[in-house]
Parts: sequence; C-alpha cells; structure tokens
Amino acid sequence: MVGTSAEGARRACRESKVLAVGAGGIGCELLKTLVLSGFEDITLIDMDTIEISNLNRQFLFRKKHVGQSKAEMAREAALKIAPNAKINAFHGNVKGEKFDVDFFKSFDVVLNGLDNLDARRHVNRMTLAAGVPLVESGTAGYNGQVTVHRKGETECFECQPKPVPKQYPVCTIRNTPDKPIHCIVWSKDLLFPGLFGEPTQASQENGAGEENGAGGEEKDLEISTRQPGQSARDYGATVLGEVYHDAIARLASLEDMWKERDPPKPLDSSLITAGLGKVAKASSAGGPRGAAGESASHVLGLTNSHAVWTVEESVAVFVLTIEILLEHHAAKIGMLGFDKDFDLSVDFVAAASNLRSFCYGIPQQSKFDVKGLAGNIIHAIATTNAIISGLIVLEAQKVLLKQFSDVMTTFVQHNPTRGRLLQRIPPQKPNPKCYVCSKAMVRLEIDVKKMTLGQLVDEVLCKSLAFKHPTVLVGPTMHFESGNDLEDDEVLHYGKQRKKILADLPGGPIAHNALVQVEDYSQDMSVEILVQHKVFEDEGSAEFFAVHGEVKGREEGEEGGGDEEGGDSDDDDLCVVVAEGEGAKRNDAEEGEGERESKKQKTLM
Ligand SMILES: Nc1ncnc2c1ncn2[C@@H]1O[C@H](COP(=O)(O)OP(=O)(O)OP(=O)(O)O)[C@@H](O)[C@H]1O
Ligand SMILES: [Zn+2]
Repeated sequence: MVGTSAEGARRACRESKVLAVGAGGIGCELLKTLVLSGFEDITLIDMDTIEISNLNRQFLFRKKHVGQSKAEMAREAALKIAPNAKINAFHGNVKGEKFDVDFFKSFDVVLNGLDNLDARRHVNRMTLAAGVPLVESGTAGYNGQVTVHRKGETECFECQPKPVPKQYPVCTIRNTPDKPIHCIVWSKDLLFPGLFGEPTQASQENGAGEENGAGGEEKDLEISTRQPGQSARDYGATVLGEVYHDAIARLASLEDMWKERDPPKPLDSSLITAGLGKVAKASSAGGPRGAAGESASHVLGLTNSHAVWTVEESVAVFVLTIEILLEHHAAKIGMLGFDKDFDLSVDFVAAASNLRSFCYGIPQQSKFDVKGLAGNIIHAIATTNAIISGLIVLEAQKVLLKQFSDVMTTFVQHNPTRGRLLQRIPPQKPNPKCYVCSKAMVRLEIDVKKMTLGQLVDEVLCKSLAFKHPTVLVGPTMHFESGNDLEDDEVLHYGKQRKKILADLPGGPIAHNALVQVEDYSQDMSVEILVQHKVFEDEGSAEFFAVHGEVKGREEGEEGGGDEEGGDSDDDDLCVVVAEGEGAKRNDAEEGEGERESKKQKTLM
C-alpha cells in the first residue's frame, strides 16, 4: 500500500469494525479477503438463502448448504480460515428496521457487495446519515468497479444518474415485436403470468388482462380455460393454437397495421402436428415426466442449452411444459412468475418467445440466451469478483488509515485501455444537484390532475427516489405518513388519503408549483420537491413522471416563467433514476459494451 507502514495497516485491519453487506458473488470473496488481510471484527448481512446456481462462484458454500442462510454459512466458512475473528452474521434485509442509523454508526467503514440499486441507495443514505465511509462495488461479467464515498468529501452513490432501465412501448410488445427481446418480454411478463401466475405489475403496465388496453390495436389474447375432463396435454395444444394461430391470424387481418411492415404469419398446422408428435413419442418412450422437477426440454432430449430449437421442438416444449406444470405443479398454478432458477419457466419462456419470433420473422434464440435475456443475466465471472473484493479491501484500508489522498475509484475493464485492465481515477466531488447528499431541491413533473397521493408515494417517492418511510407535507399540512409506529386510525386515514388526486388534496393541494416537503426519519432524509404540472401523452407508458435535480435557490425566479414546463431539459440535468420498476431488470444485458465503456460512472450490478 502506498506510503503505509505494514504495521499500521495490520493494526487498522485488526482494530476496525467493518460491516459487509451482501454475501453473494462479491461478498464471499470479500469476506475471505477480509479475514486473510487480518480484519477481526466483521458484521455480515444478507437476506438470501443459498441456491444451487450460486455454487459455481460463491465458493464459501457447498451443496449441503443449499437452502441455508448465506450470511450464516459464509460466517462458518470464514471462521475455518480465521478461527479467532469475531464475525456477526445477520440473515435479513439491510433495509430492516433493526439496521438503523445507530447500527450503522457503530462501524468504521461499510463495504457493499450488493446486486440491486434499491439496497445500494438505502445503504448510501444510511452511511451518509451515520457519517460512516462507504466502499461501494459492482461487477458485470468482466467489468467491475469500486468507489469510495465519504460524506461532504466525495460524491455519494446517488450523485450521478444511474442508467434508466429500458422500457418497451406497450404496442411493440403486444403487437409489433421486431427483436427477440420483445418476444421474450411478452412471454415472460404477459403470457407466462397470464397462464400460471398473478399478472405482474409489468404485465399490467403492458396491458395484460385488460380489454383493449392502452395503445393496443388488437384485443388481448383470448385464452380458454381448461375444460372439465380435458387432458393437460390437450389443453396445452389448445392454448398453442389460440396464441400462435388464432390470435396471430386475427392480428394479421388488421390491414391498417401492416402498411409499413410485414404482417405476422400464423403457425402452420403441420408444424403444430409435428411438435405434438414429438411429445407423444417422448412420453410413449416411458421416460420420467417432470414429476421430480424435470423440465420439458430434458424429457424431450433437448439437453444442449446452446442449441436453437426447431419450430417443432419449440411446439413440443411449449405443450409439454404446460402439461408438466398442470400435472405436477398444480399447487403453484396461479402463483408462478418467471424464475431463472425454475427450469420449467425458462423452458416455457424459451419456447413461447421463439414461436412468437417465428411468427414475426425474428431470429430465434437458444434456451441459454433466452434465459440470459429474460433474467437480465450478464454471466458472473468469479475472477472479476475476486479482483473487486481485493480492491474493496485496499480502499477500505486507506480509508481506515485516513490516507484519503490515496483513495481511488477503480474500473476493472474487459479490454485494456493504454495497456491497463484497471483504470483508476480520483473520487469525484459531491454533485451540488444531488438531492441526497447536497440537499438539492427535486423538480418533479407529474400530472397533478391524474396522479393520486398513493401513486406519488409508491411510484415516485419509494420506487424512484428510494425513500423507505416517506412523510409528505405541504406547508403545515401533513398529507401522508408511513412507518411501523402509526396508530390504527392513522393507518385508516392515510389509506383514504392515498386514493385522492393530488390537486384535490384538502388543506394544501399538490398542484402546479406546490412545494412539497418529504421526510424520512428512518434514512434521516429531508427533501423539498417543486411540483410542476405536466400532461404525459402516452398513458400506457411506465414514464408518467420525470424527476430532475435542482441546485437550491434557483427555483424562485423561475416560477411560471422561462422554464416552459421544464419539459425537455437535457439529460445532464437529471440527477435521479426515473421510474425504476419491475421491468427494470429486463434488458441491461442488451446495452452492450459500447454503452458501458462510454459511461464510466455507470454502476454495475
Ligand atoms: N436488501 C438486501 N439486504 C440484504 N442482502 C441483500 C439485499 N439485496 C441483495 N442482497 C444480497 O446481495 C447478494 C448479491 O450477490 P450476487 O450479486 O452474487 O447475487 P446472487 O443472488 O447470489 O446471485 P444471482 O443473482 O446470480 O443468482 C445476494 O446474496 C443478495 O441476497
Ligand atoms: Zn450525492
């Protein structure tokens, strides 16, 4: 380490209290590196249990640990390396009530090995509130980064805009797909939950379950329910015909839609017959039929996940998956959602999306690629996690030794820049437009005549601005409070408030130019929001509001004046992620290297 006596570093490790959040790919490497570097007082939090798919890189875990707490098993494994270390393990959500500001204050440094923005933003706020330095990290395949955040001295985790997750126009997904990902999103978010689960928020946003939802030229899929006495396989074949023949034929007949592009082609009955033949052959061969969780592709002998199935094979997988789900997983029907670790759901989405792609003349994908795109998986590289965890410990040591001028942001890259795979830059200064660490004002564009208080709280404050328990005030009027300590009558009152339209709220409407105070005691956050009325054209779109960071003091002179609704302000003005939702995870994988290389501050998951 630069300019550090070895003894000083050893003492810093030995005597410091560190909190490591996440015991997954990075977290396992990190815990091992911490104990091998001489850290002796470590607290570890992870909310998850171990899954088979973790074992290839989360090397502290073994097959026998599957189903057990990651934090506790990681602790046990690390104690075998360093029996004298004091390791506290918490199996829980870092957003839980017991991990409050005082809890965070009890550490000298916090180290993140998380995989989602929501938890990262929460930890960012807690470390700011507690005044404890944070070493933040992320990896995506061969790429990774480590950043150090110190209140008032460096940017915080939320100072820079995070990539806005891509959302697809509803009508592209429902009627006019032109890329494999469009068909995958449709299968995963509309068809699969439509058949086997509760429609997800994404499916509702995409118009599933509505008669002629927003933006759709074609009525929703009409899928029959299973008739009494109908076999599961017959039902699967019926669904197949309705989805890929009848609905496509109906859509193709809407001539106005196909002036600019080719109409889709319904699935030919000979292909359906051939596919059903494969199912019959596989089951007459007497092989096991999914009873023990076996997937349809396996039963059909399609074991190479990198191969692209023929259309007949997709037909067979589609029908057999329905059969296996109905026959062997009946208890889960109505509750299923896409899960990359549940092979039947991957089979279904692979087959369903490829059949749709075939109808639309879109190239088909292997099951492996569909799984990656559907689960937004950039395959993890254990070595990247190891490099990143080493860098986390190096930066943590500098912080603990107060060698702040040596602290660096490091990017681990797939391709070398000027011969280097690690690119290092000094930490950035805090962004004065950041509402989190610089207390900047937030300018919020919403349709105050349509948005309810509940939507403001759920979609804008909690989802987009990452508040946990927001309180909403206009002047002296308290419109909304949340948290675990509310009385029953308050819960009832605020439940009613949630349904009210913002502009109609009594005692201080949230209308154009209203100044709203939002506080969250659990995160020690307080933010002023200047509301600007804006009508959003595409009602079906997930983007029904926009958030901008403003340096305080600018807003007064602008009232009703020069800002022209502030509508088209350029991206540099953005200080906050807009509308991060379920769909968020969808297609980061699609963004590709170029985008990532050009945005050095982008956070990798
Ligand atoms: N809010 C949270 N509180 C506590 N732990 C969290 C929270 N959010 C995420 N984590 C943990 O962070 C870890 C991130 O690790 P990683 O990125 O390797 O994900 P994973 O779930 O283990 O792997 P994969 O997503 O590839 O299956 C996970 O173990 C996860 O449980
Ligand atoms: Zn900030």
